[in-house]
Amino acid sequence: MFVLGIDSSTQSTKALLVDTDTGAVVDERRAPHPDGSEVDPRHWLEALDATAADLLPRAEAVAVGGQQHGMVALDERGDVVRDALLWNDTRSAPQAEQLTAELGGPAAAARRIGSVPVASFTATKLRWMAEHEPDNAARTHSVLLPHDYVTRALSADEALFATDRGDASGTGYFDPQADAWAPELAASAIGHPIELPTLASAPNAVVGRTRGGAAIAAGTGDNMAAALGLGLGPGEVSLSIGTSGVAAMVSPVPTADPTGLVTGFADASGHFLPLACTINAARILDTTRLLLGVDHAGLDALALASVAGAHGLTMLPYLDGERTPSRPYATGTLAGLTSRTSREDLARAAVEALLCSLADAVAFLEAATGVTAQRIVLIGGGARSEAVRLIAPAVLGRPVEVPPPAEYVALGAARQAAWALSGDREPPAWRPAGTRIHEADPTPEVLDRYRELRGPVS
Ligand SMILES: Nc1ncnc2c1ncn2[C@@H]1O[C@H](COP(=O)(O)OP(=O)(O)O)[C@@H](O)[C@H]1O
Ligand SMILES: O=C(CO)[C@@H](O)[C@H](O)COP(=O)(O)O
Repeated sequence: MFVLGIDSSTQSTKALLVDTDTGAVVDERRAPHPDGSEVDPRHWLEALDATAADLLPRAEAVAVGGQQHGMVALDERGDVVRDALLWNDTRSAPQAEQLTAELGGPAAAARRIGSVPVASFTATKLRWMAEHEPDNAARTHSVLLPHDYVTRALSADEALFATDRGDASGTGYFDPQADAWAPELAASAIGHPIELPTLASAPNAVVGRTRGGAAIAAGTGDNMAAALGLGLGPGEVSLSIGTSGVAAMVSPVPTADPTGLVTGFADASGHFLPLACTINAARILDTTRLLLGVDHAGLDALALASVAGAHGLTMLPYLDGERTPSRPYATGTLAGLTSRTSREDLARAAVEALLCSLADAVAFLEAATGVTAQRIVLIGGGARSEAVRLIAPAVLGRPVEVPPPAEYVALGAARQAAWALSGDREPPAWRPAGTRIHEADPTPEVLDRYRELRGPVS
């Protein structure tokens, strides 16, 4: 028996057909999304069709993991009102500050919605639309998250409006402690009441059926799906290098970090998923390799040919603004350039900058939860980089586990689908086989120099 797991993330859709008994991937497809932080969500449905159309008929159940936070505004007929504003669109930074003030300040906001609002959150995008596009705001009848919108397209029932607590917890109008929407916060963000999707009654609920009769599970945010795909337990941390860089820890208790560095999300298993998320991650490497005119393997070779610390070259990689720490208007910085700086040093500085920003994310997560990471598991497109895998334990100053390259978000979605199909108390016990533990001598001076350049975080 097979289930289909779909990852509709920032850069692409990936679909995995998975054997429910073993968790083995028996078939897979991938299709790209357009670039940018503002996207017509119908492109995601084209990518869904390209990846899932011939796999879905072979599946007994399906679930979608999706990029978190994106605002998909729909009118009364269920049609898209405007392009979706994505999690990495920083235009609503002033509105994030307004909403934080309206909630009574950072500490009160964290208590109410688990997090201090940042520009990524859906609520801030609703407020931006109300201020800048009042006609679009007035036409908005309901708001879905990207994974809800893709899930609706899989359903035989066009009126399927369903989501889960994990993705809902990133909107800015959900109370993770009460496990319930805070519809008054959504209404106050956009200026009138809006319809919100129905929350799944349980992590393994069936929320609908496809036209072929397969069960549809609730789906979730991509980071929640990754935690499920990795089978993370309490205190274990996934470090994901996708478009975003994310350090996320499964926690049995909710968090409320008043510094705003760590967001107090819910997970897809009934626990919580505090996380620290950067806007700049795999693209630090993409930008640098394009500047150097090399491919991924070429960048790795250059970086590994330099030395720890890149002969004094330090990059602050806040290329497109940054979310953690909050620097929405920042650009990148290169410090320590000399006439002797080489291509190898630039490649090394880029890899170290990515890893230092992730080391910051892990440190923020540990400070907010009061829990030292039990394991750190490296995933996402950037984990395919040999230089990243080899240098990560040196910069982080501890061993890093690297499971075999795979689409762990889509795998987590498949695991949720299999769980919904079984109706069991626990999800199926799939475990990634062949995980390698990478170790290296710590290079604390690299992180120290990075932090000096970065300055205080609040
Ligand atoms: N071998 C590699 N080395 C470094 N980066 C890579 C490698 N392979 C893929 N990537 C990068 O991974 C990113 C895509 O990762 P992914 O986790 O799929 O992102 P997302 O989930 O945000 O769409 C792209 O920026 C791509 O360039
Ligand atoms: O905003 C967040 C987490 O809060 C991002 O992690 C998005 O969920 C996008 O993820 P990727 O496409 O980078 O995986």
